[in-house]
Amino acid sequence: MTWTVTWQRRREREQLDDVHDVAALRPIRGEYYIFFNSLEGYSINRRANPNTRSQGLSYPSTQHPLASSSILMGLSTAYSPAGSRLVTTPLGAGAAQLLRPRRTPLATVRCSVDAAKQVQDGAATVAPEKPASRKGFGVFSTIYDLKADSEHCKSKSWKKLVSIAVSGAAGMISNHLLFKLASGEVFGQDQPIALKLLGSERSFQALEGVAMELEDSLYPLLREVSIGMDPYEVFEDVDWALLIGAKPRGPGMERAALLDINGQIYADQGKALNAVASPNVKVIVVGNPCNTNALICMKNAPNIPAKNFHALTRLDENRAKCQLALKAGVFYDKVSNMTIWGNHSTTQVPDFLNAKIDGRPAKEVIKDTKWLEEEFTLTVQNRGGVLIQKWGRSSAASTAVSIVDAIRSLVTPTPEGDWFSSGVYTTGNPYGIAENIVFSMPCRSKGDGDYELATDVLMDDFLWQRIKKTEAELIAEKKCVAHLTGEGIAFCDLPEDTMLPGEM
Ligand SMILES: NC(=O)C1=CN([C@@H]2O[C@H](COP(=O)(O)OP(=O)(O)OC[C@H]3O[C@@H](n4cnc5c(N)ncnc54)[C@H](OP(=O)(O)O)[C@@H]3O)[C@@H](O)[C@H]2O)C=CC1
Ligand SMILES: O=C([O-])CC(=O)C(=O)O
Repeated sequence: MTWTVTWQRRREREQLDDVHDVAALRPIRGEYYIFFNSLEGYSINRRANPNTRSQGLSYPSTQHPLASSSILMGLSTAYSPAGSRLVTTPLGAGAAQLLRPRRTPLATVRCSVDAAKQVQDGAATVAPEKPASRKGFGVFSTIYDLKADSEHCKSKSWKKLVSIAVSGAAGMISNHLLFKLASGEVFGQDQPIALKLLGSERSFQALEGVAMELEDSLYPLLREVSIGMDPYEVFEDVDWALLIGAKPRGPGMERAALLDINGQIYADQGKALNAVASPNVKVIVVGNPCNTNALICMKNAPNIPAKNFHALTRLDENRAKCQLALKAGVFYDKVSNMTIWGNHSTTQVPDFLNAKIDGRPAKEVIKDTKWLEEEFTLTVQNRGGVLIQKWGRSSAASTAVSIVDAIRSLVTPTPEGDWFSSGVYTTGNPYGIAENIVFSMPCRSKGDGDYELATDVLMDDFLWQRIKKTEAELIAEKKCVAHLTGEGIAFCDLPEDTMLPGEM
């Protein structure tokens, strides 16, 4: 038997072949669900449709989310056999949450202002006889009585759950970041979150340890934790993707090789985001070389707005603010309008022309131009490397703090007149920087997750020459990964072996 299924949320059609034993087509709270008893050996073909995400995606029957013995799906329309209409369902508000294939272990502990929209009774109790793989963790995958919970708990005032994927989740940066996310200091004290942690064979056990620590921290806002190794599962419906995992550059490894290895990771993750993430997912790429990784990820996710991709240069901004504050003898929060231009590498340009200290141009407050042009610039460019020499590993805690800052800059309005730095797509930029690369520039946000580039910036020869140098490096990096961005055959001719901040 062949079924063609239209998913309401993305208007996708999936043709399910060899579906056996449809147990029931049942209405639950005004929506229809198909229950399958057995799907062994089935396959899925997506129709060739330019608007369909993840064309050509195929799942081995053991990996596909539907490959369990009892399945619950929300439909807008189902046809059987292909083409002949079986049933059309009017789907009410809030249906979107229930429209994807539901894997019970992931979708259990939810508590928010509207408990009626959460998974409860009928839906959640349809447990697979043989769960595919364990994704939810510990108490986070236990079903409990949400009705009873909502009567007493403070969750009544909470906002709708925000779902956040983190890759490299068992790594050093994540070890700081995850706890900040869970504590509410990033998205707010009324914002429940789900954490979806992406690991690998290498790290899976460590990831379980991370989940145990999250569990033991009793964070009330942390409503779900799931762990997985497949980005197509972990990224499903996520609102934010914090992409930290990347292979570190080893001794003797060429930068081109690093670009290729990590680029491949980000190409795969871009495809997965394109296929299954929330269509307006915000993506922050941290894994190095982060600008070019972000470009690769973006190019592999054509259905997600290019503006949604960021390469983390906030750590560089924070480092630059620290240096200016120390030199001027003021507290850090007196430094504003700090731009990092370009690549997160030793060619990055910390901009002292536009920076302000206590509302005044930094050059007026720090009259030592030689210090600004040489020592300040070099200190910021090489800060990561010096830290590695002293600490024995790259910045982790301060990087996590800067990821928090980067997210908060997008979800809260930028203070009047100020801006923040982020590596974003250059196409359409007002400065004359080459198009079609990811380049750190000054941004402002209304607090809606989006940003605009600042236009009230000064430019002089010193600044422009340095911008051109970091731009040339990024253009060369892009040529090196053309095979991963769909822009032809890669040609690697990096002008010089410039370094990541940590590679001195
Ligand atoms: N943009 C910025 O400002 C900064 C960026 N960074 C970068 O962030 C990244 C993560 O740093 P950190 O958390 O300290 O690193 P860790 O080494 O602690 O963790 C990195 C994670 O990357 C994952 N990974 C993915 N692919 C590979 C691979 N092929 N080989 C090895 N590990 C892999 C591993 O997780 P798993 O096995 O689960 O995939 C690992 O846990 C690095 O690329 C680093 O250079 C660091 C500081 C600042
Ligand atoms: O090079 C590294 O891995 C560390 C890094 O990016 C930084 O400290 O800015």
